[in-house]
Amino acid sequence: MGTADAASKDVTVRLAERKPIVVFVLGGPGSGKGTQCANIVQHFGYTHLSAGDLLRAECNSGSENGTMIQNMMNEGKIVPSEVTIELLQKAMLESGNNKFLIDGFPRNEENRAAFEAVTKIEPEFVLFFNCPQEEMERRILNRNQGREDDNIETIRKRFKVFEESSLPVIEYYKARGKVREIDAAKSIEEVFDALKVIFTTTVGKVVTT
Ligand SMILES: Nc1ncnc2c1ncn2[C@@H]1O[C@H](COP(=O)(O)OP(=O)(O)O)[C@@H](O)[C@H]1O
Ligand SMILES: Nc1ccn([C@@H]2O[C@H](COP(=O)(O)OP(=O)(O)O)[C@@H](O)[C@H]2O)c(=O)n1
Ligand SMILES: [Mg+2]
Repeated sequence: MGTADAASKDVTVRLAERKPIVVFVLGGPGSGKGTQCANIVQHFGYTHLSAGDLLRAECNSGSENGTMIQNMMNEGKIVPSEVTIELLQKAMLESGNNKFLIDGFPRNEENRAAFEAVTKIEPEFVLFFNCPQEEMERRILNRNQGREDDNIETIRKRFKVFEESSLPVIEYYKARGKVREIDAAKSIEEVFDALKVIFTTTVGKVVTT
């Protein structure tokens, strides 16, 4: 085993010892995932890990993968799983917490299968922020976070990737009874009210058989 493999194994083992509780937060670009994750963190003690934010930070850190990541993000493409999973695992360990909202991941079948194979972590459940495309487009164009990929041309590419690659992941979890769907077109307050119900009734419930 090479040193890189050994290090990654070590991270995986140390993470597993913590018995992490993971909720995947999925939905199209601009559906409000990041906004609501911040709310959930405040009320329910989760650590929020946005795959997109971690990838942007990796670009800004001047890492050797930086240019590749930036080019892919500017095209709305999904970065190879090994890169994103390593960032997620590192952030999970460093947080010291064991409850995580993983936002914007898994975004395709490769993400999903690789995360499961590497970490052996099954999500508690999967939140799906369902929002019409026109509304998501409006929100992104008003987001003003200075993101290079928030331009109309890249936004359209991201919508296509969402439909072709990310929706099948949501279907995968739907078939396994794991999806909690939210009407994300509602106001920020109304969406959070719906999330509060989900988090107070589903999480940490003891299942007796
Ligand atoms: N329910 C909502 N109604 C209107 N605007 C919203 C709502 N939720 C989020 N926004 C705004 O829409 C933009 C995109 O939200 P964000 O949380 O970044 O979405 P995502 O992480 O899914 O791309 C932000 O400017 C945010 O303030
Ligand atoms: N699992 C992921 C998540 C994001 N990304 C990249 O990061 C970009 C921005 O993701 P994001 O989650 O910050 O975007 P929003 O859904 O918040 O608009 C995506 O369009 C992809 O290029 C990825 O490659 N793999
Ligand atoms: Mg986001």
